[in-house]
Amino acid sequence: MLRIGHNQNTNMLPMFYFLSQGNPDLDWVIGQPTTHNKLLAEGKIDLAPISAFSYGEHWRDYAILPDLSVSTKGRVGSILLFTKYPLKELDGRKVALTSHSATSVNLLKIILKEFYHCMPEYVIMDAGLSEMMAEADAGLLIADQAIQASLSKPEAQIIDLGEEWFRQTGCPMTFSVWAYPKYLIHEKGEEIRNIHELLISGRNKALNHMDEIVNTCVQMLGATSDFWVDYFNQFSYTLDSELQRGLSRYFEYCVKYGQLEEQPEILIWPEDLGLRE
Ligand SMILES: C=C(O[C@@H]1C=C(C(=O)O)C=C[C@H]1O)C(=O)O
Repeated sequence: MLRIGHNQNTNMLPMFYFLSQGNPDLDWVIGQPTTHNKLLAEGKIDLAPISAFSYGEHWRDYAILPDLSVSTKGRVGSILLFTKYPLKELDGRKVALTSHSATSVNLLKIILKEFYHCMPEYVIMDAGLSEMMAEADAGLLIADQAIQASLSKPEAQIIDLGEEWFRQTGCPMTFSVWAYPKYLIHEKGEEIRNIHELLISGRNKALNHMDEIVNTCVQMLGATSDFWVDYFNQFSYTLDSELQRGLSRYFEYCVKYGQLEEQPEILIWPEDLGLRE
C-alpha cells in the first residue's frame, strides 16, 4: 500500500475531496506542504503533493505524476505577503516567512531580488499574521492561514505573489506537484498508475461538483459562496506544457540566486516515454 501525503488546505480540496471519501483504505499522512516535503525526502511517505521547489531540490531522485498540479496564471488568493511598506522599501527590513511553504518563500525571495533589488532579513515563523506583524515589517502566509488573514481585514497591504509573478514574467506559477521517488516506477509501477487514475478521476469529479466543495469551504473557513467560486476559478489542477514552462522559468531564477544548485528536469511518468528503460 502506498503512503500518501494528505494536505487538508482548501486549495487542495479539488484533488482530495472525492478521493479521501471513496478510498478509506489508502494510507493517508496528513500535513502541511513542508511536512510532506520532508517525509518524502526521508522515504517516510511514497507520494504527496509537495512544494514544486522541493521537487526541484530532489529532481534526480523523484518523478512527477502527469496532468496534476496546483497552479495559477496570475492571482492565487492564498499566497499572500502582508506588508507595512511597498515592496521596493523592504530592503534591509525584517520579513517573516511561514514555515509551511517552500515554493512561495523562494518565490518571494526571487521577486524581491530580481524585480525590486531588495534583500530583506528573513525569519521563518510558525505563526499567524498578528504575531508576524508584531515581529516583522512584512509576513508571508500561504493556504488557509493566508485566506483567514486576508478575511480578517488587516491594516497591512496585501501582495498576491501569483499576480506579481505573472505581472513581472507573463508566466503561470506552479506551486505544487505530485511527486514520488523514481525507484517506485520499477517496484510499484502498477500502484503508481492506479493512484494516478484515482487522482485524475477524483479531480475531474470535483471540478464537476464544485458546489459541494464550495459549501465545504464556507463551513470550514466562512466567507461567501461567491468568494470560494472566485477563489477556485483562479486555479489550474493540470500540468500542461505552458505550466511546465512557467515552472522551468521559476527554477531558472532559483538557480540564478543559488536556491537550487542546478536546473531541474521535469520528469513525468507514466506519460514520459523517455523514462522507460
Ligand atoms: C496555492 C497554494 O499553494 C501551495 C503552496 C506551497 C508552497 O509554497 O510550498 C505548497 C503547496 C501548494 O498547495 C496555497 O497554499 O494556497
